[in-house]
Amino acid sequence: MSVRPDTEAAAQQAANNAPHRAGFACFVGRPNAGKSTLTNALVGQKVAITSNRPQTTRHTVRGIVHREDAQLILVDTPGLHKPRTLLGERLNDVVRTTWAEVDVIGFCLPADQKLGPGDKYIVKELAGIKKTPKIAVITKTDLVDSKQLAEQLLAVSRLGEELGFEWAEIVPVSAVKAEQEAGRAPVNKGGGGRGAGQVGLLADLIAPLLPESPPLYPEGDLTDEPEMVMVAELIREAALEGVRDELPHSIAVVVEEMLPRENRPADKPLLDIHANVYIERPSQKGIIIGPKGKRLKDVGTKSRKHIEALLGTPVFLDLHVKVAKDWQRDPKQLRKLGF
Ligand SMILES: Nc1nc2c(ncn2[C@@H]2O[C@H](COP(=O)(O)OP(=O)(O)OP(=O)(O)O)[C@@H](O)[C@H]2O)c(=O)[nH]1
Repeated sequence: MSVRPDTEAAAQQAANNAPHRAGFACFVGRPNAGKSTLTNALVGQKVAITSNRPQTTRHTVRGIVHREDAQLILVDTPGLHKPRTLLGERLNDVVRTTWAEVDVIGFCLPADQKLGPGDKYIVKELAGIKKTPKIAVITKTDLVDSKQLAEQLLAVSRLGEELGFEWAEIVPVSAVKAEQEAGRAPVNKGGGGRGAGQVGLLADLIAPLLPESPPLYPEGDLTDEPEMVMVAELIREAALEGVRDELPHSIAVVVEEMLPRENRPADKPLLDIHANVYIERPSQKGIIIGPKGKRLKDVGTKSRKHIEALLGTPVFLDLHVKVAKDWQRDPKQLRKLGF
C-alpha cells in the first residue's frame, strides 16, 4: 500500500474531527486589483461584477464558499479612494465599516503593478484595524515571471514591517489560471482548485482564521444579495462596456419591477423585468442609447443573457434611460438610487 492514501485518510480524519468554522472575509485593494474576479473564482460562479474599469463594485456583494470544514462569506467592497463627491465619501464609509466587522481581510495587490502610494494608503488604514488578521494576496500572477513575483512578495512583506504589523499570510494567486482549471477541479464544494491558480490554497489559509461556527447560510446559496440588486448590477456592467472614460461614474441602474408574465404555459415561463438606467446629464443620453438605439439594445441583449443564467429563467428585459440630474452630489437622489 502506498503512503499517500494513508496520509489522505489521516488528513480526512483530522478534517472530520476539526470544528466547523464560518465567517466573513473581504478583499481590499486599489481599483482594478482583481478583487471581484478573485471572489468569483473562489465562489466558482459570477456573483461580483467585474470590469476593466476602476470602481465598478458599488454594492456589497457577498459570495459564499461552501467547504466541508468551513463556510467563507466574502464581502466585496468598493475600492477606497480619495473622495471627490458625496458618493465617494459614502463609499469610503462603507469600506471602513466593513473592515471593522469581518474576520479576515485580504489585501489584494496586482503582481504586475509597482506597489504605489495608493496601496500604501490602504495598508496604512488596514494597520489601524489591529485585531483582524490580514492576508496579503498578490493577484494576477499569470502576468509576471517568477523574479517579478518574488520582488512583489518581498515588497508587500516589507510594507507590513514598516507599518508595524505582520501579515497572517502572503499568497500569490491567479484567478485567470484558476478559472482555466475550474472545469477540472471546482473550488466550491471544498477540496478542489489547488492548482497553479492557488485560489483553493487561499481558501485553505483563510478557513482556519474564521471563528468556530456552524454554517451561516444553507448549502447551495452563493450570495444573499437581493436578486433585484444583482440584476441591476449585471445591467450596469453591460452598460459600462465600451463607453467613454467619464461616463462610468455617472451610470446607476434601478430595477423597478420583476414579475412573472401571466398566462404562460408552465413549461415556458417568462420573467418581465423593468429597469431604468440613470445618467446625470441629458447630453449623456445619446452615448448610452447609441445610433438608432443600437448600444442600448446591445446592453439589453448582453445583460439579459447573464440575468437568465443567474435566475435560471427566460427573461424579457425592458430598459429605459432616464436623467437624474447630478445624482452623485444629491443626497435625495442617492437614497432613491439605493446608496
Ligand atoms: N491576467 C489576469 N487578469 C486579471 C486577474 N484577475 C483580474 N484580472 C483583470 O483585472 C481587471 C480588474 O479586475 P476586477 O476583479 O474587476 O478588479 P476589482 O479589484 O474588483 O476592481 P474594482 O471593482 O474597480 O475595485 C479585469 O479586467 C480582470 O479581468 C488575473 O488573475 N489575471
